[in-house]
Amino acid sequence: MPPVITLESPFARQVFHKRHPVLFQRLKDAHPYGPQQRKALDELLRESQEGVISLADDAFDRDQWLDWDRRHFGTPWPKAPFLWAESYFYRLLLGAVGYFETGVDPFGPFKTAELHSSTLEDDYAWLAQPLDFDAALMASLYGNRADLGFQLIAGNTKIHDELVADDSAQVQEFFRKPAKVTFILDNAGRELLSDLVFADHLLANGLATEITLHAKPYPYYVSDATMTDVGDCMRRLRQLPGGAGQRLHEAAAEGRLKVRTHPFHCAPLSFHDMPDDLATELKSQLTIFKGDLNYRRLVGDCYWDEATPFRQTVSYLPGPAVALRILKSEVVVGAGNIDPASRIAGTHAMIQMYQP
Ligand SMILES: O=P(O)(O)OC[C@@]1(O)O[C@H](CO)[C@@H](O)[C@@H]1O
Repeated sequence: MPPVITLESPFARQVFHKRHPVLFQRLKDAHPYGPQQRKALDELLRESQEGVISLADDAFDRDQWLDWDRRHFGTPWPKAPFLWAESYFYRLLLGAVGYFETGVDPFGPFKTAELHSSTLEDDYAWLAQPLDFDAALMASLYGNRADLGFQLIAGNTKIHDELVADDSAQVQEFFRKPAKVTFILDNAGRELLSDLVFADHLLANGLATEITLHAKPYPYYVSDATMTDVGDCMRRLRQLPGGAGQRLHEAAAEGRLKVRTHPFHCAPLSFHDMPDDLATELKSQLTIFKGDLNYRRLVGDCYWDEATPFRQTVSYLPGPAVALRILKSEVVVGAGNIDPASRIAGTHAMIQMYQP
């Protein structure tokens, strides 16, 4: 594997030094946090910018994190791998605001606001029209355009999207034979609504025999979908035109649509380290990896040469896979030359497919 991206990378540094302070201010504005939670957030921000990574003796999940440790406890944060450190940061954030005692999703207010935004109905008016495969696939891809974390820096910049890798024809070809499909979900809100639309297209047209949605076990990376978010989005979709929400509700009742989670989805590791039970589950089906973070975990959060073939980076996977991703971080494989600014701007997209 090429050298791993660390917090010394300018982009990762920007995430920790610019995005996180904005996020923490938003959290303090959105919740009635007391002095203890505010102090814990301030300490976490300071520590994650210049301190040393530590694991509390009394952390309830200490054993889990020791298992996921790759000798990073004791490392100065700025020297740690970006993926590992960022994942642990979100675990610490939840601890700081008391999530593990209260169960209150700190990002809940932002997710709710997005799902009930005044423009949402208009933005999804196209659901009233019948969709072809390509439109449903593109909806799922472009749903990843603006996750809430990304918006903290990108604002409402007009985005010009461009596919830098396009295996969509291969994906469509794959569905000539009905398949079981797993979505490794990314963001709640608009992205999840669009993923559900794609899932409905696959089920309603007999392209998928069964779909499993994998959500995160706890709130993560600001807007990542939890089991609760899947329920909320399914209910919201039933209020939108086109009938996808109702059809999916029925598919769930019949066991053709399943929703589940796995602790590994919040692990600070790439999918190379996925546990056997998850690998076995993904073996006999097509797995769709949504979004930028899942892409980093899929190919490895490393300084790959962008010309490296996608299949070379994911040949460890137990079954066929598709990555649907808007580029929001430095990692790219299987594409032409992409300048550093375009890698993080959210202006380029990719559809990549792997078949063993
Ligand atoms: O996975 P997503 O929602 O598409 O993007 C997640 C993201 O916004 O967060 C990370 C940095 O915090 C980057 O991987 C990426 O920019």
